[in-house]
Amino acid sequence: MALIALLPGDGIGPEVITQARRVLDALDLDLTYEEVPVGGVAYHTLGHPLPESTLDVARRADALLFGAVGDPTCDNLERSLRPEQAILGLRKHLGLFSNLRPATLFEGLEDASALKPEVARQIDLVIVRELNGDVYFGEKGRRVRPDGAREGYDIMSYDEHEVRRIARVGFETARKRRGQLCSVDKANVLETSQLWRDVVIEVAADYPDVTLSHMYVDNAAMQLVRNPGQFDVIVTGNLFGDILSDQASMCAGSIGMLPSASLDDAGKGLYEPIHGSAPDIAGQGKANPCAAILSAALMLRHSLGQAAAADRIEAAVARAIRDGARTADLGGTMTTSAMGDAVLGVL
Ligand SMILES: NC(=O)C1=CN([C@@H]2O[C@H](COP(=O)(O)OP(=O)(O)OC[C@H]3O[C@@H](n4cnc5c(N)ncnc54)[C@H](O)[C@@H]3O)[C@@H](O)[C@H]2O)C=CC1
Ligand SMILES: CC(C)CC(=O)C(=O)O
Ligand SMILES: [Mg+2]
Repeated sequence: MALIALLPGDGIGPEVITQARRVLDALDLDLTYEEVPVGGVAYHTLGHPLPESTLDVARRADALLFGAVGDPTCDNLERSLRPEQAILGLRKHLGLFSNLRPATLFEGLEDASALKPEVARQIDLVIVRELNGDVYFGEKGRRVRPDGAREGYDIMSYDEHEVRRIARVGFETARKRRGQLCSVDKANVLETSQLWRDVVIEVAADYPDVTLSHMYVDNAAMQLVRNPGQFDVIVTGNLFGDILSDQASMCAGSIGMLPSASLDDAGKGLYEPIHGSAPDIAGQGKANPCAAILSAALMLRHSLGQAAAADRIEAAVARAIRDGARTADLGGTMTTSAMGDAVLGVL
């Protein structure tokens, strides 16, 4: 029996994870759950956003299903205690270096997309985002310069091993899809990106069946909106992948539709919607739970060997959407639990 660590977190996290859990329960799989606090709620109850007791369960679990962290009442805390550090800490402690963020347009969501319908229909891509390095994990701090000016700094760095292992995930992902990998960087100005590009080109020698291209991140942001159909798999660093995936979500209709899988090199994974805790709508029943439900499907497929059950969940979400189920972000009036009901109704 597989053990799932359930980490609902803050804001809309618990609201969307409740719906994902209802869907998992409906499938009658051999799963057991341990729910543990993380983020602001863990800080308020246990004094730390990522308590050792939560990490213990995370380490023991076969997979983690995560909601979101971020609590505005914690905004004035020192950096190491801020709820957001919890998700960064989990990714680092568990070695979850590769983040898969698939973006497709579900039939019927053309109206919700920020793109023209005929352009929106073309979006079918995966962003492979490096998750353990880059500017998020480099040396950072504040100092006062001799001239008295305050300065903040975050060091951006990647070593060749980090780039090589995520490049391999990018190539492997492309190989299983349409065979096209676009590496996104800023090699015209960043030393980090120049190394990134060199290493990606070296790795390409092992994947003659995959077509590799390179694109600067500013152009990639523009091309995602102009012509998303040109992308199959994008491999990129932590910061660029974070930003581009939020943008891709609006091409696909809403940030409430995009799931993600954060994987180590042995099949363990943390699964979470790409969105945050959305304090502006928390507690109002407005959150779209589809990204969390689809994240549960990714968990079944990638960590638990339950591809058929994953397919069923994805098909149920697609059918519910096709039949008109819509939360507010998709232009509808359904509550979070009504959207969960719609998916369960199909199942
Ligand atoms: N993995 C994580 O836990 C993440 C945490 N955060 C944290 O979340 C907090 C809020 O960050 P924001 O920048 O506002 O990003 P956010 O993703 O929480 O929200 C951005 C906008 O999208 C909307 N939105 C997000 N998810 C939605 C859903 N499922 N259904 C409908 N609408 C949805 C929100 O209402 C908001 O208007 C911050 O503390 C941030 O650091 C942000 C991103 C990821
Ligand atoms: C706390 C943030 C780094 C999380 C985030 O925005 C993300 O992973 O998408
Ligand atoms: Mg993000």
